[in-house]
Amino acid sequence: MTYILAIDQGTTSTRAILFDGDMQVAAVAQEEFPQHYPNAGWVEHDPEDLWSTTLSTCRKVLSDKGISASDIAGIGITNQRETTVVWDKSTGRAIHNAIVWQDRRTAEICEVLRDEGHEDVVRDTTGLLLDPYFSGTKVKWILDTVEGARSRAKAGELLFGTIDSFLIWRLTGGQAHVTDATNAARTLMYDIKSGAWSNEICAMLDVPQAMLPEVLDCAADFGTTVEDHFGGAIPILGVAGDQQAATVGQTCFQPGMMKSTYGTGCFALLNTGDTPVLSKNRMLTTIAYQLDGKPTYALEGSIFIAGAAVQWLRDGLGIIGKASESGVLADRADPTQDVILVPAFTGLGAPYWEPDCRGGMFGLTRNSGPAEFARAALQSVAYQTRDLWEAMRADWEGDANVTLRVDGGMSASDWAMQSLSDTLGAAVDRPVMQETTALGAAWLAGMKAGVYPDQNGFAATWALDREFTPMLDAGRREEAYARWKRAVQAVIGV
Ligand SMILES: Nc1ncnc2c1ncn2[C@@H]1O[C@H](COP(=O)(O)OP(=O)(O)O)[C@@H](O)[C@H]1O
Ligand SMILES: O=P(O)(O)OC[C@H](O)CO
Repeated sequence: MTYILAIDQGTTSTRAILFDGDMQVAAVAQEEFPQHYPNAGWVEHDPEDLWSTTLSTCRKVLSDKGISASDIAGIGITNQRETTVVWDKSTGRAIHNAIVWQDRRTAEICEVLRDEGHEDVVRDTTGLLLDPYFSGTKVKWILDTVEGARSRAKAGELLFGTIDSFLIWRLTGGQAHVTDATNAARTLMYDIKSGAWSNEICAMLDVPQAMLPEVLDCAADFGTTVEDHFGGAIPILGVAGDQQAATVGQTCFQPGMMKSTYGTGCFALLNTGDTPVLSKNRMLTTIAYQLDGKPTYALEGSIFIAGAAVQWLRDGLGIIGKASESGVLADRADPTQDVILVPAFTGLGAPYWEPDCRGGMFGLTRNSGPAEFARAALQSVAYQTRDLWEAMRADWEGDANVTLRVDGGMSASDWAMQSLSDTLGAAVDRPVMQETTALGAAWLAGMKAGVYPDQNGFAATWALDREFTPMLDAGRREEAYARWKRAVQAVIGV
């Protein structure tokens, strides 16, 4: 039996998922690692934790399954995006902790660049906004802050990478300094139309191009692991940022197809084909995947709080014991109350991009209690998705497929998915395969290795677990959504 090993290096944990020759999950290992919050709004990871959990989870699935490196046809890597590492080329050691995508320390740098009038060139070149979310200003901060770093970077002694790039450097024993087009597209330094690092933006950020990785397709030869790591050499053949890997895993290969992943946050991607669509509604333009040198573009909407609202019910309010109880509790809510939660716990992402506003609860009565709070939390995820849905459909002039494919931990909630369909007024499809992100990375590697089907063959394997269809009449749906919009305006105004 031939296997493909997928590495999913996420924000809170690292997972290794072994897929068999039929693209079924054969073994999984997962390890969490510490989050570091050295200042308000700062989030860091120790790169050594990311590396050690990658090694140990991969070794664990191999030993659990009793297989060796020679049984693995290829490795596919998918990763938390935008998170930034700068390391010393000669030692392989990072010169600063990884600055995580959630980290807001570069807000001021972004503001200065905006004031200097750089926003338009950034949008036109990278498809992104001048927001601390992306890697560019994080690299700049490290080069500005760590003594001597900029001149060492110019001399080619320091390297920059997103997490995929850092892991590949380590896995290949420093042989390969590479990334893929989807990760490059999140750095704020990559020209998504010409497929090259942007001279203008690198100069704007004062980031020497000598430190940037080579950008490859998502299915490519990224290098080979040194024998010591897994007792034999394994080729790395697939790489994609985690939201793009989920888009691939959901086989959203046709323009107009859309997926939404509900983890801690929610990230929706709409395939726009071979044309990058510049949003008029504050969505991001990004690369969904790149195969055979041809990028396929997407519009992306990023919401920072989705499953995290359920975590708040559990850990903040203590009204549920585990996430799966949220739907049961929401079902008991008084249907005559219209309690609305705007979960702007860390500001609002797309389409509002309001980093400084905070959450609010509206419509409380003396009878409002845990059930109404649970319902409001789950509905808030549906309303936020509707915001993205509206914005993307307004931007996208092609035929938008009216079905949304969902995945991620929170998509397990039937209550939340029904509410989503009611709020969108559209069908919501949940696949049988829960591991869409890892599958996306595995398919890229397996297809490159010649052991998995081609794009069409892979798309044909997508199987429906359950389709949710709207059960709410249009009048009530629109009334409820209008209330949500007013509530959002209220929190922005406070
Ligand atoms: N049955 C459920 N109902 C509602 N929310 C859920 C359910 N199961 C998991 N979640 C939420 O999904 C999130 C975990 O999803 P996951 O895809 O593992 O996220 P991440 O990769 O961001 O850690 C948690 O925030 C949790 O609250
Ligand atoms: O690690 P996740 O699943 O929270 O995903 C993080 C995203 O890639 C951030 O853009």
